[in-house]
Amino acid sequence: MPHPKLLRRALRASRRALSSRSQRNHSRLVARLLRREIRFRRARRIAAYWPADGELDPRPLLEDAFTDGKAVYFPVLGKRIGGRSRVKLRFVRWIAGETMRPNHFGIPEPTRRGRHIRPARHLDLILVPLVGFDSACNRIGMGGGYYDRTLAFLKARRYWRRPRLIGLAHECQRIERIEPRPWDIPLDAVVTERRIYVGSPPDRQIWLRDRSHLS
Ligand SMILES: Nc1nc2c(c(=O)[nH]1)N(C=O)[C@@H](CNc1ccc(C(=O)N[C@@H](CCC(=O)O)C(=O)O)cc1)CN2
Ligand SMILES: Nc1ncnc2c1ncn2[C@@H]1O[C@H](COP(=O)(O)OP(=O)(O)OP(=O)(O)O)[C@@H](O)[C@H]1O
Repeated sequence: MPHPKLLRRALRASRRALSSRSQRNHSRLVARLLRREIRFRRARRIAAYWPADGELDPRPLLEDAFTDGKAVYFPVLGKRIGGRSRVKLRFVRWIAGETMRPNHFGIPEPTRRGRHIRPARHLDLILVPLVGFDSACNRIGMGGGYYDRTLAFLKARRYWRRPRLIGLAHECQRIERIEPRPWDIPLDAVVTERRIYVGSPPDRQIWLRDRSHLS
């Protein structure tokens, strides 16, 4: 595998190179695939992200979420220590149309705090942005380790109730194999414009109900 920095750069360039028409199509197709899934339909609290740098746009899916009365959250970075944020993400409730403010990386964040903030473990579903993935649902992110640190609690033990982690991506972000590092948190599924990839064995049944034609 090439050096991680070069790999990230190439994958980021490939998602940025998609036309805005493909971008729109892909996010509509992803929404169409995921909205039928029980893991999405049952979820009451969903975290998404504000798309940047060619990332798959989760907003068509969020329209479904609002229609269904789900609560939608966006990640916010914690306070910076020594110039670099080394802390975990927290999730702030978002109301459509609400003012956003760019964070340290220029990505818009909701501005409300206080009782609108929730830790990751209170969420039912987390839509995770990614730079690269493989068919086993291993993930490469932007390299800050934010999602890995935020979700590290999932490694400590098995939870009966825990947030399900769904990566959203373009098919061009898939690579043959990602060797997971010890701190990497595997995703439960990755959804692209083409199909749903299912990761962890405990969840296979629920995702693969009637899609045997795909695997
Ligand atoms: N849309 C979106 N929101 C997100 C993430 C994400 O991947 N996508 N994150 C997922 O973790 C967190 C932010 N993490 C990020 C980590 C690095 C860079 C980034 O652009 N890094 C620059 C160098 C930045 C600098 O130091 O000034 C780069 O790599 O070019 C952006 C976001 C939380 N919010
Ligand atoms: N649970 C953890 N505890 C301590 N450090 C961690 C943990 N998870 C990740 N890190 C640190 O974060 C750094 C970046 O991790 P990695 O390259 O996996 O980021 P990423 O998953 O690609 O990015 P992101 O999650 O922000 O999109 C690593 O060098 C690692 O030291």
